[in-house]
Amino acid sequence: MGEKLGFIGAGSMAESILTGILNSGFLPKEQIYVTNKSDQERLAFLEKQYAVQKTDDVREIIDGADMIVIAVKPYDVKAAASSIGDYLNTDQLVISVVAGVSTDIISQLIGKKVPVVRAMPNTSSAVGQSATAITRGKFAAEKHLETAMELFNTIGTATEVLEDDMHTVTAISGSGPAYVYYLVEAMQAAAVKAGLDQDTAHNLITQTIVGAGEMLKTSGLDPAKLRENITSPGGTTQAGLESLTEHKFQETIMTCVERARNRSIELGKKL
Ligand SMILES: NC(=O)C1=CN([C@@H]2O[C@H](COP(=O)(O)OP(=O)(O)OC[C@H]3O[C@@H](n4cnc5c(N)ncnc54)[C@H](OP(=O)(O)O)[C@@H]3O)[C@@H](O)[C@H]2O)C=CC1
Ligand SMILES: O=C(O)[C@@H]1CCC=N1
Repeated sequence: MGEKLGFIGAGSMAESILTGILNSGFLPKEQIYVTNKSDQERLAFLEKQYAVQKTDDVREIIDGADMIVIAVKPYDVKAAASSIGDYLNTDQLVISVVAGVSTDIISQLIGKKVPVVRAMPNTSSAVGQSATAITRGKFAAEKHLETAMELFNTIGTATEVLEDDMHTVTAISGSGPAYVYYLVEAMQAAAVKAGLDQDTAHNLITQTIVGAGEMLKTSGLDPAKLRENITSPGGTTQAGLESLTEHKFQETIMTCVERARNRSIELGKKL
């Protein structure tokens, strides 16, 4: 595997990915470099917490790096990608996790025919459980895709998708954990309102989510069947689900995903 991995951008996503990489042993801390725009405190925190290498010189990130991950917000990608073009050579792999922005745009901003792979991980990379979707740009060969898959497979699962589908996966697996956390917040609030203490509620709900995830993964049953298995006629689940149906739960979630997808499309168009 590559000897050096550089991050352009040192925020939540960079931290989640580097945590996963360190925990998996994919690369040692000495071979991971991070930089950002200006927040020195943040770089000092990452250095202290993970013992990765920090620098405010982008050349130090690029020099000798096998892979460079661009992990900046979409509105910063123009400055970030343009800043590395001069120093990159065509055997260095650029991996962009920037929402909405196509590999063609990244290549144009870099201004060189370097291989670009676009990935959409999620913050569960920090615990080795990301669902990452990956696609390759026109200057990236199969081997570059494989290298990126190898990296993301160490921090969860990596699935190749068509670039056109990246907006959809961003809306489901990129943003998806946030929807689940929002559901948990609501369940917790209801439990506490009914008198349960916060810790007990948190522990029970967390294990419920983990268990349901494991059932989805291993039972071989589809979610509708799994739901039906819990729903006794005239029972508690049916009563709860009736309220969700009355409040148009399915339509709401579908609208949520559609809006997130549309925002991904808009983010790409703004550049
Ligand atoms: N958070 C998530 O769950 C996911 C995020 N993504 C994508 O990852 C990207 C990063 O998101 P996230 O980590 O949440 O964002 P954050 O705001 O947490 O971090 C952004 C980082 O980019 C840095 N930055 C900005 N401009 C530059 C520049 N010109 N050169 C170098 N570094 C720069 C910032 O530095 P400074 O602080 O100094 O300004 C900061 O360290 C986004 O495009 C997002 O769409 C993808 C999947 C999931
Ligand atoms: O909210 C965002 O824009 C990013 C992309 C996917 C998750 N977070």
